Amino acid sequence: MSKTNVDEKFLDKKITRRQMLKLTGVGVAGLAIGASGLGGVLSAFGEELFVDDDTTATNKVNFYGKHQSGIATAVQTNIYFAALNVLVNSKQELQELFKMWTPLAIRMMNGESISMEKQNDLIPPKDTGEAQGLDARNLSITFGVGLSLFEKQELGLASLKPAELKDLPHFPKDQLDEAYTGGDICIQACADDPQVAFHAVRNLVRAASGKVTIKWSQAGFNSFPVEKGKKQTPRNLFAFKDGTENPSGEKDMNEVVWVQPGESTSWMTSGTYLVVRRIQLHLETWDRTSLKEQEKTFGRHRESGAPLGKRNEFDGMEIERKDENGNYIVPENSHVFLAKQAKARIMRRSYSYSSGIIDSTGAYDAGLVFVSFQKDPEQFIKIQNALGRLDKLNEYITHRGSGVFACFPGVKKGSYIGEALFNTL
Ligand SMILES: C=CC1=C(C)c2cc3[nH]c(cc4nc(cc5[nH]c(cc1n2)c(C)c5CCC(=O)O)C(CCC(=O)O)=C4C)c(C)c3C=C
Ligand SMILES: [Fe+2]
Repeated sequence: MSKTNVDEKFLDKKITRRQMLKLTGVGVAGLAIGASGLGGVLSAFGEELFVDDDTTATNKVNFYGKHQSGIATAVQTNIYFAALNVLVNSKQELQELFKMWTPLAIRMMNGESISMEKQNDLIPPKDTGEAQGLDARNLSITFGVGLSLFEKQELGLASLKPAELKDLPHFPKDQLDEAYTGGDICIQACADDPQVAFHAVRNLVRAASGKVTIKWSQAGFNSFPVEKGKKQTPRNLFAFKDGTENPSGEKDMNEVVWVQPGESTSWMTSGTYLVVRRIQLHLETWDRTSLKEQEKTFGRHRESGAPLGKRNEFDGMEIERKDENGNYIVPENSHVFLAKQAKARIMRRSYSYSSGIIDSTGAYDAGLVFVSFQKDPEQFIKIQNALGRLDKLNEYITHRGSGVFACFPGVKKGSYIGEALFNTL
């Protein structure tokens, strides 16, 4: 295309004043710039126009930063998690895919449409449109890559596979369904609105038509009671507060979640590993269980979320506490007692799900989209092994789906998702 045509195409676009300022990177005075000047800016960026975080947007999570969004980000009310198959045949095409996704993700996280182009009514709209009129709703989008991506010979990525990225071992009570397991790429979209989260994945996948397909996906939700204006820990579908004991603050996050220089392959520095488990909760069995048994299952009180024998949610667990008969107050087979025995930490960021009824049993297909972040999946494995066959919670749950993904570090302005990986090639 000739430069003149590029200029014409550009001038044809409906472009807001705010977007123009971002594109040109100039102040109001710079708006006097002529058409050819704008064309220069445009051709400098080609199709990948630089899109910045819009600091004026409401309910906005930043895209750019040391770490990806959706990990340390305050937990939102909704998730749409998708595991994708990759269809491209070369690492260059894969790199192009992540480059193409970058401005789209930023625009959606700004609460904007994925396209700035004026709608031509003879072709389908670029953006599917269902998030129109909603703001960013604290949308975060987290990208990760699975083991199977590194095993695709045609992509030539084998030498870049981090040693930590392995299939999880089979755990005693697993009943994994291939239909909810694995994936070459994961996209975790979280937002304070179900439609905004869904829209994000739908538009990323649609823009990559012919390059990816969805292997499996799961929507989830959290509800936050508010007390004295402060959001409280959400309850899972067993009605217990879930997410009380989690790392918080930079020191904890560096110790537990963020890969530090030299700890994994270099492109993973400031990244993390995501473990997802689709865990069915047997609500029917749980609802026939006494409150006392329920509380002994977790080792916490249902109403307050406090450790057994204590009053407040954030009181210390002190699992070694014994009663006058010398018995542990927090039972040795309780979920929390065993999780603590592992002497490993993870950051949990889970959501409930409800997906109709299981045909064969008539039971609810409902449970937990368990998501954890850790600098090494081994941390998750240690805890799951400690829970093992002993966890009293096993009577009420079944693990049905699973995935492990290496989540890239954050993106620097002017760069793109996954650049660290492709730069290592
Ligand atoms: C392997 C890791 C874990 C899996 C899988 C898991 C499943 C699971 N958990 C709940 C509900 C609760 N878990 C709670 C605490 C808790 N769980 C894990 C790990 C896994 N849970 C850890 C590391 C902890 C924290 C332990 C501690 O140090 O205190 C709690 C208590 C409240 C809280 O801290 O969040 C609940 C409730 C369900 C329903 C579930 C599977 C469906
Ligand atoms: Fe747990």
